[in-house]
Amino acid sequence: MADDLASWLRPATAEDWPEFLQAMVGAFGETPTGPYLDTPPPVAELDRSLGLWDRGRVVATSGIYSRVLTVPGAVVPCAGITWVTVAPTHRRRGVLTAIMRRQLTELHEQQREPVAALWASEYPIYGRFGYAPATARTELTGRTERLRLRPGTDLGTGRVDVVGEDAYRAAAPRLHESVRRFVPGNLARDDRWWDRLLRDEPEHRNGATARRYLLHTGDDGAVSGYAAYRLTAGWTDTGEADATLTVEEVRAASTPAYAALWQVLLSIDLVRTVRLRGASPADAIRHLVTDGRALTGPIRDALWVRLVDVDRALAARRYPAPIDLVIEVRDEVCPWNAGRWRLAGHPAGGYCGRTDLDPDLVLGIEELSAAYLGGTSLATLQASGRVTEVSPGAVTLAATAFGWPVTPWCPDEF
Ligand SMILES: CC(=O)SCCNC(=O)CCNC(=O)[C@H](O)C(C)(C)COP(=O)(O)OP(=O)(O)OC[C@H]1O[C@@H](n2cnc3c(N)ncnc32)[C@H](O)[C@@H]1OP(=O)(O)O
Repeated sequence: MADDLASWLRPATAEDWPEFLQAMVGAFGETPTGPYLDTPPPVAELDRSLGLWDRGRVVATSGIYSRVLTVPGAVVPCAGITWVTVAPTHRRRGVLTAIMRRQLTELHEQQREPVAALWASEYPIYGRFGYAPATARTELTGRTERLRLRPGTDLGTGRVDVVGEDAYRAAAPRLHESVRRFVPGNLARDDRWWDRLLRDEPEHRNGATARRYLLHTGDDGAVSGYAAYRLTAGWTDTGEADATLTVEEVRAASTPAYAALWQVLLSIDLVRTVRLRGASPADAIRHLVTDGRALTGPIRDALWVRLVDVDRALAARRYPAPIDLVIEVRDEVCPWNAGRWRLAGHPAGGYCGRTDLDPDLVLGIEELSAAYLGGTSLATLQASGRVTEVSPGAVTLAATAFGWPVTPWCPDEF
């Protein structure tokens, strides 16, 4: 194989798909199943994939989904990096490095997405390429006997109905479209992504029921909330009911609608354990219940973010407090980002451009990417020795301006 790995990478074609899929899924220790063994699924963008072939066999895979990411105060196009694998026979030869560099270089040269994002299978893989965890998630779990909504919780005057998949599919996307714009880390879902999300193959249910759906409707007749969940029946040795409710998603346009949906979810008979999967650690349900310790779970990294073009990315978001600083960025993978930038931001927008002025802050692209969605404080990163303050007070100012009132959260794994 040639030394110049990058030049051997090429997009997969539709004819390549079956072998490409086998190689990709196989590297994750799984066997492909489902309807897309021979033809790519609708969400696939093969022209944005990169593969490596050695003597006719697929030995590396990668892909990019064209997504739209909510950032503080705005939405930006985002390259969703996915399908990243290298065959065990070809590991530790720099294939991943070649893929990462080529993806980022092409995104920059084509002036496509200013931001890339991914879900990391293992923590140590992507930091060296400038990616950093920018959202967190947890699986909130609790026992129903301890889960009561706070007395006086406003449940509004709307209604909650159990509906079938068709009614849910007709109503949920519009509601999601209106709420996802306010939560940094949320991704837009077009029909292809909704179809993928709502697939419900029996072999993936692990003993649970098919997915069930709730819709909340306001007095005006408009759908103002939705929930998707499953039940897993269970009984104790002494014959007591011990079912588990697994909540996959609850979204609502108002707090009363959100509380009303949870009121119904927490009232399902025979359930003793409730799980909210992929939850934001800051989910409002934790503050809606009387016992703040009743619904807890371990927190882990979720969506990772990487600024492809520092200037375009920083100018795209908004800043809750005014900021006018010079930041010096270190970025060995994307040299076009390295150097000094003047960032001027305020609640209505931002500007970022080259400057020769002395820096107020010095930081790496990983740290800037971690802070981008407002979920990781630059002050915390400074405390970890990862941000250098040159001008006294610059970290406090930047940490405040890079924050955001809504905790970033991404429920969409890809
Ligand atoms: C967004 C997604 O798709 S996440 C999914 C990622 N894929 C998987 O988890 C599938 C299984 N794993 C794999 O296919 C491969 O091991 C990969 C893709 C993670 C790594 O591929 P490789 O071609 O071996 O990586 P490459 O040789 O370019 O390594 C780059 C550097 O990262 C390091 N590295 C690679 N993988 C890991 C890891 N899992 N943990 C720690 N370090 C790692 C390498 O040691 C190397 O560092 P070095 O240059 O200092 O030696």
